[in-house]
Amino acid sequence: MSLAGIARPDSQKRARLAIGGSHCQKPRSYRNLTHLGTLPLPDNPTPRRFAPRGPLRGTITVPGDKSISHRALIFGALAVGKSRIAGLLEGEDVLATAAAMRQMGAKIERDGETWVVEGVGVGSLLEPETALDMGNSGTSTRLLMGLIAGHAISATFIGDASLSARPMGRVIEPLGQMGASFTASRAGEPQDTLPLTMRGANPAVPITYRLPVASAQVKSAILLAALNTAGTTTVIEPVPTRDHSERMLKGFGAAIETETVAEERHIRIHGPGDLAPQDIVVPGDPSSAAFFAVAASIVPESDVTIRNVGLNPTRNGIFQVLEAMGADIAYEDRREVGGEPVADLRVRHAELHGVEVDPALAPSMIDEFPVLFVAAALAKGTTTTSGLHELRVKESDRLATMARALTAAGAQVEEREDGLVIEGTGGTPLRGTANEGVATALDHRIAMSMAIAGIASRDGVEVDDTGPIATSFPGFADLLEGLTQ
Ligand SMILES: O=C(O)C1=C[C@@H](OP(=O)(O)O)[C@@H](O)[C@H](O)C1
Ligand SMILES: C=C(OP(=O)(O)O)C(=O)O
Repeated sequence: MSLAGIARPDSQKRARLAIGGSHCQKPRSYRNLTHLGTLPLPDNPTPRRFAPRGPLRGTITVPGDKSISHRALIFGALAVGKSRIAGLLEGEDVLATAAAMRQMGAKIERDGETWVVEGVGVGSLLEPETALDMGNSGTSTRLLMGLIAGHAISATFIGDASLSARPMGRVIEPLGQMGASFTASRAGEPQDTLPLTMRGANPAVPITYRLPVASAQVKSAILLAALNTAGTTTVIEPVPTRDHSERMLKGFGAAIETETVAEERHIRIHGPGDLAPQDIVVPGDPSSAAFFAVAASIVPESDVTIRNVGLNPTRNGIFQVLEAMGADIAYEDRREVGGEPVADLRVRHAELHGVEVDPALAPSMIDEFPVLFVAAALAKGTTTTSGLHELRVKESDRLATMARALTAAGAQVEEREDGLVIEGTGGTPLRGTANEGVATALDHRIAMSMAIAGIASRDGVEVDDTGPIATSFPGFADLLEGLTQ
């Protein structure tokens, strides 16, 4: 059964963009909301209590950027020859991408501190013999669906309970237009979730596609499909999203250009095109740095330097908002690493105050809202967020999960359909939780955010499962521990 024609992709369910601007309109429904809001604990959870601590002091380096790491592996696997990647994030999400690229013919090996990728060339991917297990990773799934859409091969995608509840219609829709076909896992039941099987187009047709939801994953999926598609494919972004694919594709030699037309970004890629192998240096992940920036801001007398933090303007919204709340952040040794702006961030404790967060900033800090909510819970006054429907379809329903978890820890939180309104304590530690762990719903960012809430609480916070943290930030708890001794 082909889903391309009959599924009700979430991109169609939303009449207009979910985030920011005059085109903003409420989505009508979230089919997966219930699942994402109520995910059960896995069989083997790793609970952990995060106790209150004194000042955080010291210098740390956070692991490589997750978005850039996925792309470095994928583009390297498409180039002819050997690419070398320094600073690759060795998190489970990125390793899922590496495993999938190996299943499709690339050689990927760790050589000391460097990862070496020997690519197969655009158009030469092998059909995977077994299902591609994407684990918890939306980025791996959606980008690789795009990649396969431009190759005449089939693949089955599977994932964990969280990923299997996330909407894939947003990529099925444009990739279907390019000629790919999708088969539901349960016959007779149109659906846009994993597990699903797809067949790439041969040949694929170029499209012009205006993103109905601000998503770098959807944009990147289309660009990947376009790499092996004759002609010009255009992606139009009404609201800019992270631009790592564009930057890196240019570096790999793809024929790609970006132009702003009537305040929209038009990204044009001319295919088919060969990629030339590259040496890539992955900067530190601002999404990971954000946990420590918030921790240092809210724990009195803290003074933490986070080295080598990526500050791409499409990613740095969290630091702008923290500064607007009164955070003390110094940007030291600004430089460029691997074509991305980078600095060392020195963050000292400061008295934060509540703000109204501009929804137009949301795409540049989409993964940082859970930890921003923690900062808001300790700030003086009210923090209001809106336009955040997308948070309901991440690894968990991040509005519902954070509202529940912060409330359990003693914060005052009002959950609205598109955001949270938080009345902060003005710096008084949160009460914390009893022994029953706060539910993290298979979501690494909830687990890390509530760990930060724990160290800034009176009684500590019990996190029900820290296992998912390894998807994006292996070593998180040790780094935190090291700063607070
Ligand atoms: O392209 C990427 O690497 C990502 C894009 C974002 O997702 P959306 O494209 O769904 O906004 C983000 O939440 C995710 O962690 C990584
Ligand atoms: C949303 C995230 O990742 P993904 O979509 O790749 O699962 C995230 O890392 O917060």
